[in-house]
Amino acid sequence: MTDHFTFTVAATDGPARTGEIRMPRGVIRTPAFMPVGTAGTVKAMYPEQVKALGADVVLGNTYHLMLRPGAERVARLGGLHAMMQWPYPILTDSGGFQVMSLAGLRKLDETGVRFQSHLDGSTHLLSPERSIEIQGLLGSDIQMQLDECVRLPAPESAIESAMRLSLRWAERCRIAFGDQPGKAMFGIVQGGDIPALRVESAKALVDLDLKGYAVGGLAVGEPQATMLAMIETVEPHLPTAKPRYLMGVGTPDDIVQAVSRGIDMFDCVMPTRAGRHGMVYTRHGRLNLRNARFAEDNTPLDPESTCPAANLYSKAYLHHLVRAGEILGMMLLTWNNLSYYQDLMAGLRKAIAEGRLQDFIGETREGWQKAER
Ligand SMILES: Nc1nc2c(CCNCC3CCCC3)c3[nH]c(NCCc4ccccc4)nc3cc2c(=O)[nH]1
Repeated sequence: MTDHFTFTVAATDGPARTGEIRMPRGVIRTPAFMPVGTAGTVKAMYPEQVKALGADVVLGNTYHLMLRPGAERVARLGGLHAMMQWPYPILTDSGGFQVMSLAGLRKLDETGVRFQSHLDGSTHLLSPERSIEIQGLLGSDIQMQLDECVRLPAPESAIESAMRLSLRWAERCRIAFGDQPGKAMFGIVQGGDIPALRVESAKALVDLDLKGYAVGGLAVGEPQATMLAMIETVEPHLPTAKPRYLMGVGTPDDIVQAVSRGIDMFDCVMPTRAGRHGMVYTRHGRLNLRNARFAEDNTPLDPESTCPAANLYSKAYLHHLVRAGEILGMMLLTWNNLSYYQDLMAGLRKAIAEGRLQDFIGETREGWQKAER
């Protein structure tokens, strides 16, 4: 293992790349899907299971963990890796996005975001400096800058002011982060659905010479076409030698489309959240196992899958568990969904290495048509 942070591109296929990020705690194979472990756990999964599926890195969150159990407490207990028994890389979001979607009473100004906890109403300030401090206390390997993400559609003035504030906060986060070998701080490109603002944001962040660049402010209500257009706008202005992370994305189709446009890292609550609500992702598309049509379907989700949740249990049994609200139902569907997402990423990495990405995408999208019918 290395004592620092390196990103190597092993092969490309058009704008798409496959490679690896090497860090002291492990290697992240890209394109990578990062399961979300909001409150220090990938819900309904054991860490060993998450690793066995092929996940090299999981996400934690400043907002949730600062409120409960508290950043200083996590540090006193030895950090997030020790607590959750995940010795591999952890990426933490900076918390701003969650404050704007979860917290009560919130006031955003140059200093940061003041908000009330959605748990007990206590008031907190999340500044760029405090966000980086919290991520450090958690022991995070890849830390995200604090930013302001605007939901779309939005007035250009709101998008512009959020983009510029995020740039000022990026600078403050870079100073607060300092020089931590083996760890990384990523900037987040903002600019909404306005190409000129996107380019300005990307260029300014690249000038800060950060270890990686996230594309934020997307998957916030805009059509997929808009999201893809913004990726195409930003990509040429990001260094090829550094990882690109598309935040909060997404469905399997979003992911394959974004990989083909040069994105290396993804996170999304979709596979885990959907699993808890009876939705499964398979090579044949998405199925809602609550549907009565599965009540006597004695076939497994996917006999070709290596995951027991997909190749062993019948749809009828999974349907029963979901209808009955059984805990095992959440466990098995989450297991299936994360397994499918990791298999998709492995397929993408292999296809790029073999120079057949478009063929792979074609075959994969054809397979999804079966179930939706
Ligand atoms: N800092 C920051 N974070 C963003 C996030 C959160 C990414 N996951 C964080 C994890 C850490 C813990 C929680 C999540 C986003 N998530 C989405 N879309 C999610 C869309 C979605 C919503 C519900 C279900 C599925 C998809 N867009 C995002 C944009 C930004 C952004 O600009 N800045």
